[in-house]
Amino acid sequence: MDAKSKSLESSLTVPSVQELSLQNPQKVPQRYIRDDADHDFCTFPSSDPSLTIPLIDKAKLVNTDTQQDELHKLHLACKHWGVFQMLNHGVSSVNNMGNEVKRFFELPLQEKTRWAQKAGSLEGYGQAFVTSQEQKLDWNDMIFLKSLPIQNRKLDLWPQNPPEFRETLEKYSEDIRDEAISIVSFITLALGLEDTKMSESFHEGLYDIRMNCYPPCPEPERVLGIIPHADNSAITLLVDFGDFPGLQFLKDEKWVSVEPIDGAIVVNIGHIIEVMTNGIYKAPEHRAVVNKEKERLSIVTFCYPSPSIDIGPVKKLTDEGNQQAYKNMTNAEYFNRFFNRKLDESFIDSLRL
Ligand SMILES: O=C(O)CCC(=O)C(=O)O
Ligand SMILES: [Fe+2]
Repeated sequence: MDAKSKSLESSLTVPSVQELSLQNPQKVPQRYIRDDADHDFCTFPSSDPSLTIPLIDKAKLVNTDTQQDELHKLHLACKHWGVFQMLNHGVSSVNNMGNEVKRFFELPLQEKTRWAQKAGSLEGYGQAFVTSQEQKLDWNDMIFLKSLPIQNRKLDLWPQNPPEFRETLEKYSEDIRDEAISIVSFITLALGLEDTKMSESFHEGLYDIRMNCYPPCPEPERVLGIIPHADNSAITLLVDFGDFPGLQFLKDEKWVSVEPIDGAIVVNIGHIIEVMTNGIYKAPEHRAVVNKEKERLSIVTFCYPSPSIDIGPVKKLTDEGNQQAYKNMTNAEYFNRFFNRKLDESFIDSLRL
């Protein structure tokens, strides 16, 4: 991997994995093979109750009779896992969005590349964080779009085929923003903070959407759909359209699969909430694995607070004798650090004091 510091705000063009998969090769090209020494493909059965991603019920969070118990569960989920599946959420456009993304990835390659990434930007149809020809590649194709605020949209990269795609994405972005605001306000309550500025800042927040397609792979145990990473968001809301476990989170050095639940959203903590909570909640490492026969789609929204707020530990959490563990940064500094980070060094470590 190229360790030189360079801007990661753009990515080299790489072949479409869907096309590769359609050619039905017996073997995967060397560029996708991960034989890293530290690479452990071992997964653990999620039938073990202590190794199941926690479930949080939104209906219980909004009901005053059950709220306290559910907030406590939420606190434990965020503290010990950094991820949970939210049941009974309010995002009504999930299935419509899923159908549009499915239709988009079913289009011929030539049609999809009408919305291909352009030099110097991560947005559009393509791949992220590929900075050298030697770098190993993930077994996935994606389209990445900034969806909110509206003035950040680059509509020339928003697919017009399938015809309902844009309109559905507009509705989905708004639904997801409302859900994110509500989740952050419950997270602040779970932390024992009065729900003030933290969740308010998500009204004017940034919402970037990455739609992933993980095609079937002839040698699934030798590749990764997405390499282990933690998200740079505040929170990430992921909808899984696969019918097999593809997403995995690292918990006590073991990879734990997320069982897809129809009607649930996977919510994980990102680096911004880790910094704001002074490390009480941590951004978990996660990755995606792929399947020999089946394709999997996911829609991932990275939610960020308003760019006008600084990023640093919430004062109340460092007042009570807890030492401040992370730097205070402006929003611009945070992103500048992220896009100029070294790919072989821990980003979150660089934010520690
Ligand atoms: O699609 C998935 O299961 C994981 C995607 C992910 O972690 C990401 O896009 O950051
Ligand atoms: Fe992620």
